[in-house]
Amino acid sequence: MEGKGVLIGTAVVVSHLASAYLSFPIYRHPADESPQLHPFSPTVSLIRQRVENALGHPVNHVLIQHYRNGADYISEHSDKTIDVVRGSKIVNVSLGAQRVMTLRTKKDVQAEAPSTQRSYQRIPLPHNSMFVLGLETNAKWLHAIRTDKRPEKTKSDAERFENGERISLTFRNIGTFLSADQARIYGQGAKGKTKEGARPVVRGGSDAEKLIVAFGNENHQSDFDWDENYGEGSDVLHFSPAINA
Ligand SMILES: O=C(O)CCC(=O)C(=O)O
Ligand SMILES: [Fe+2]
Repeated sequence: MEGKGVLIGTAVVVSHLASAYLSFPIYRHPADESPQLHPFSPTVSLIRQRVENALGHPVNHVLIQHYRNGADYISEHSDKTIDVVRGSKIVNVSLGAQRVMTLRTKKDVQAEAPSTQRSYQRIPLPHNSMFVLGLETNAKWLHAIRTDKRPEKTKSDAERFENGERISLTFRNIGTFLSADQARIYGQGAKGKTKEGARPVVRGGSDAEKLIVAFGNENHQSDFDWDENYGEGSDVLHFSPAINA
């Protein structure tokens, strides 16, 4: 699917708050497969605490991504917010080599007023930094970590740090949950909004196609209407590769 976030990298780890495994948060976005969930490690828990202090709200989910060198990237996208608690913030913690987060306003601003240029920003992400993405910014802007193919000798010390390897930890406050056996789903992004109202998860089919369309809308529409696209909820957990191709 065009416009989805694609990360070309080695390791992807997802951690969550292990509240006795009664249920756990899930973050749905267009991907061929959802990585397995693990409880927060002690180190990630420490980082999570710092993130929560900075944000003033909890985060219960982290996606950890490894960029081996400047060739690894994540393509331009808006984060998919069906499962992100409305009004919360998303945080990218950066460790290792400095890379640049690029932000660009969505294309539709130009369609409405062809003379307007799309705005563009470059934000360096140094080692040990936190990048806070508010949901209003996420609605108006796409973000990416582009490849950096400059010769090594032209890079700064910060960019060459840790041999060019970078680890990002993307923390989110997730409002959609799976039952411990992963058979049922409930919460903000599901059809059943309460634990008691949890319903069986759905694989593929027309509901998956509908969700993929909504994800596409979120990448393309500056005035993305959350209620219209996501309000009803979706119980889709896996997108079949055929739909996601
Ligand atoms: O690696 C990063 O800091 C960005 C990751 C990102 O945008 C995402 O996972 O949605
Ligand atoms: Fe993102």
